[in-house]
Amino acid sequence: MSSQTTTTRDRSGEEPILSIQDLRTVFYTDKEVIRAVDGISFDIYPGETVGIVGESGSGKSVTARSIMGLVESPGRIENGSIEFKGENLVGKTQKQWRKIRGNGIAMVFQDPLTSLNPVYTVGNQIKESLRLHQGLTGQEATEEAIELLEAVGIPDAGRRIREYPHQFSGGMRQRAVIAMALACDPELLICDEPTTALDVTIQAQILELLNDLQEERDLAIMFITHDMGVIAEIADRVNVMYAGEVVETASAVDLFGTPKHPYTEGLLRSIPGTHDQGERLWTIEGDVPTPNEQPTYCRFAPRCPKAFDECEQVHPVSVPVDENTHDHTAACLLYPEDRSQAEAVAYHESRSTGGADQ
Ligand SMILES: Nc1ncnc2c1ncn2[C@@H]1O[C@H](COP(=O)(O)OP(=O)(O)OP(=O)(O)O)[C@@H](O)[C@H]1O
Ligand code: NI
Repeated sequence: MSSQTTTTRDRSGEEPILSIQDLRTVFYTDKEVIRAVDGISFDIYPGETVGIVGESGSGKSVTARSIMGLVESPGRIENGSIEFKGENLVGKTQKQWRKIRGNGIAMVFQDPLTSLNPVYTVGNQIKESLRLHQGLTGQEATEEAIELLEAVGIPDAGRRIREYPHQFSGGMRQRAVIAMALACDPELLICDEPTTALDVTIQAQILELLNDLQEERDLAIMFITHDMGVIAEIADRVNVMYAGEVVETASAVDLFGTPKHPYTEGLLRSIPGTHDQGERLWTIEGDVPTPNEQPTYCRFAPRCPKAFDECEQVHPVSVPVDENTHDHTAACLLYPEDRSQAEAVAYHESRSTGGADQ
């Protein structure tokens, strides 16, 4: 998970465990149409942590729910594919999707209490998960539940499996939820702001736990957060989302070292602790717009310090940041940066109108 070690992992010949292509998830509310996820593509490889970062409302959770088959009415997946181990999940029935949730992909939410039932002991909930997903019962299940609680760093696990969620602290509850997720022996763990509600020390402990579990189990992790500091701690690669789109993709090292999209630059300048004392924390003026139409312009342009006329007229698509780079892309008319601005704009124009179903 540490950026230094895993970005050098050779992925040639390796297949992604999850591959998302041109995914669009739309909500049809009485008032408006919300293209919450609007044509995103990215891959996750076995054993790596991919961060999804962006401000509130940028479509991070809808991306996660789309992968989990948990998009609820009035929303639906309208376009694109989500391949898990080579199998497209889009179009699966609820029953099929439930099987995948049990056997390959598990999710941890921000609030552990949404995943825990207050009337059952923590042990019984983990045992139920073990019964459903691994067919374990009785003494075998109890032993495995204790092992899982130990694996997530809950001390005195043999006693604590008999306790109820309210007897656990916030951090311990989140550990218990992670243990429940592990009970289905997932290959991909999706974490949606799992540490946001916790204080900083506990947050660091949970991130470390995820790191350890990943190394032991070669887990792939998709980690959602609005916090660039957390991304720096945990991600090997990063997708930056803005108004339903992925606007930059890079290794964590490149994203922090040479951010390219003006939005990413803005997010990085808003990390606490990276500034001289007394300097005011920088924020990006304005709000994320609701993506409610097919864009023929850049959705970030109204807030972008680098915007020029064409940003209002051409929809930027993801392109390599320069001709020699393949694993760093930005959806911004300034790129590829080794082309003239007019050439770059023409390149985006041809790709965004020539593409498939927009
Ligand atoms: N059930 C729903 N019905 C209607 N609109 C929805 C629904 N769920 C999400 N949306 C809309 O989709 C967009 C993206 O929401 P999403 O929850 O994915 O944002 P997010 O990036 O996870 O933000 P946050 O950081 O606040 O969790 C928002 O405009 C939101 O209002
Ligand atoms: Ni969210």
